[in-house]
Amino acid sequence: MACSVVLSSPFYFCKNFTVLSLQSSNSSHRTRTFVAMQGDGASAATKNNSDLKIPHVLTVAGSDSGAGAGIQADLKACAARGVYCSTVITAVTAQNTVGVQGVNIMPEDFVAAQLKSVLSDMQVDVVKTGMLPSTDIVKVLHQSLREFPVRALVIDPVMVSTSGDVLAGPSIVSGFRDILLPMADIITPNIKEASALLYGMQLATVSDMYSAAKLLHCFGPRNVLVKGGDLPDSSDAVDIFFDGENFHELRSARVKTRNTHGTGCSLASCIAAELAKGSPMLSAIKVAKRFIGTALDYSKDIVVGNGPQGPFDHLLRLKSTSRNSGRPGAFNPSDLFLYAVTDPRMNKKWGHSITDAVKAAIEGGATIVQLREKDVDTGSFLEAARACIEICRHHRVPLLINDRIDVALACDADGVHVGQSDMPVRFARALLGPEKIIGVSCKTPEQAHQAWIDGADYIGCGGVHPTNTKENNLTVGLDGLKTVCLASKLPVVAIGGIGISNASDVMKIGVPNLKGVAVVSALFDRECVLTETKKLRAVLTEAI
Ligand SMILES: Cc1ncc(COP(=O)(O)OP(=O)(O)O)c(N)n1
Ligand SMILES: Cc1nc(C(=O)O)sc1CCOP(=O)(O)O
Ligand SMILES: [Mg+2]
Repeated sequence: MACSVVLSSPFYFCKNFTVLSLQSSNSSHRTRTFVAMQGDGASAATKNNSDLKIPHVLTVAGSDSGAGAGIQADLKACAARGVYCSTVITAVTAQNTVGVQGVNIMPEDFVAAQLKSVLSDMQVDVVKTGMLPSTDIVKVLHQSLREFPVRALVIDPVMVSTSGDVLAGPSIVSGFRDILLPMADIITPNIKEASALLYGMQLATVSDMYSAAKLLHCFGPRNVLVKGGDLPDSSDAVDIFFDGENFHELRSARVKTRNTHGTGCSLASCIAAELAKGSPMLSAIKVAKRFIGTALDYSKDIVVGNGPQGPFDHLLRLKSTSRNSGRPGAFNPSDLFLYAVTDPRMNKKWGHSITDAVKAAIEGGATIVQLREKDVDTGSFLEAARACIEICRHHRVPLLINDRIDVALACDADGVHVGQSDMPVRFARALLGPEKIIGVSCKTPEQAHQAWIDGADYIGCGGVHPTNTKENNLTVGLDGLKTVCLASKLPVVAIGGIGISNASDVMKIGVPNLKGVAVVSALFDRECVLTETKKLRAVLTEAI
């Protein structure tokens, strides 16, 4: 069997030792320096660089016109992991979700030119390779890395695309084995690639993967990750990591989705990105695996292309912004017109579930909903929020979360409302990104000005009247409301003690940026939320 030939062949063992002695004699190869530093703080290496130096991965790979795999996946993965990514293109493929329709290999001297351009100038930390379609290109890469050493080399020995199309023929396999593997800090073959590198050794079980990892290590890479995603009959995705001494069996739940095109490229890029940040190898792999699992799960239902293998969404965004999600578009100040704010005690008092209360308010004419679930445990808050989001999305009404940025993020709410003693708006904005709605409570012109500077979308101003709903709340009155509105560059919603008897007076203070009223008890401390909301809506409509 080919495998036993490899194992018993002194040639391969000798080769490994030769490489190791080469490593110690070639101290200029920074790849080695990096890995040797892992236990005692690889991040020390980055400390020598300027504080402004951004971790940098260079990907040497093929272009995928469908942008699911290859260079395009590498760029997205590195961007998602917060790392700069430069690119050397080895081949241009005509490719989509159906398969690979064409391959145009770059001349090796132009691959060399690209490598020189980037490596001579840009302080690359880690090189990651993907499609290397000719032995000459492999040689060019080897030469460039000797001339311009980097801290780590991640080799994804791409040979066959997910669609089954050959991207690097059998003649390249020996180039990988003899030239690149001995230089690699980690190689990340899947089962088929591991088998090809091991002269066709049969790999059918997790136990085979252990053997393969050990045998591949004999070719010289410091670490081996054999990916078991293609193993049949496994509900888990099992990968075997071998660092030359210890094995780690890394398991994660297999995500059922057609959108797996580009996972191999992306995983290797994420590992490279984490290494570039200074992570030790095992942590880099674990983070990368978790990232890919999350991205696959998040985008398991997205539809791009008609073929059997779709791409996934590295930035975890497509699902939440897809047209089908029912999410309202950009913030519209007129949504503040009838702002319903929930209260768990009132719902309990009247025997209303939060979902029934929210549904009734929306059906009665509420234009925006805030979940203000004080003193509710986080799990229950999140569960309630997820249920209410479905209702709000269905009616295209925005749903905001009071105080809890974490809950808003976890349930992908449309935004948050924060007070002066909650998380400051600028931090909430940094966490939530540019699209989410952020409202902030303001009682003074100064606070209103700061809200504008910090990137809020609207302000809530109150208490316009005394209220029993919020303890020790300062009442600013209609005059205070007007003063804040006049000072505010943002739209304003009035809050505090407002109901059908006084809403009209509030709306008539005569300032154009007062867009509506926010109410709790006038809607929810009532037996019939639907009727009360309809009545308040009628009063407001009459007042404008
Ligand atoms: C629309 C709106 N305006 C003001 C508030 C009050 O927020 P805050 O001052 O943070 O007080 P709590 O609601 O957290 O008690 C609000 N919730 N909504
Ligand atoms: C949550 C809240 N914030 C206020 C502020 O002044 O910022 S007043 C308030 C309570 C509003 O409840 P009701 O409509 O039952 O008076
Ligand atoms: Mg608050």
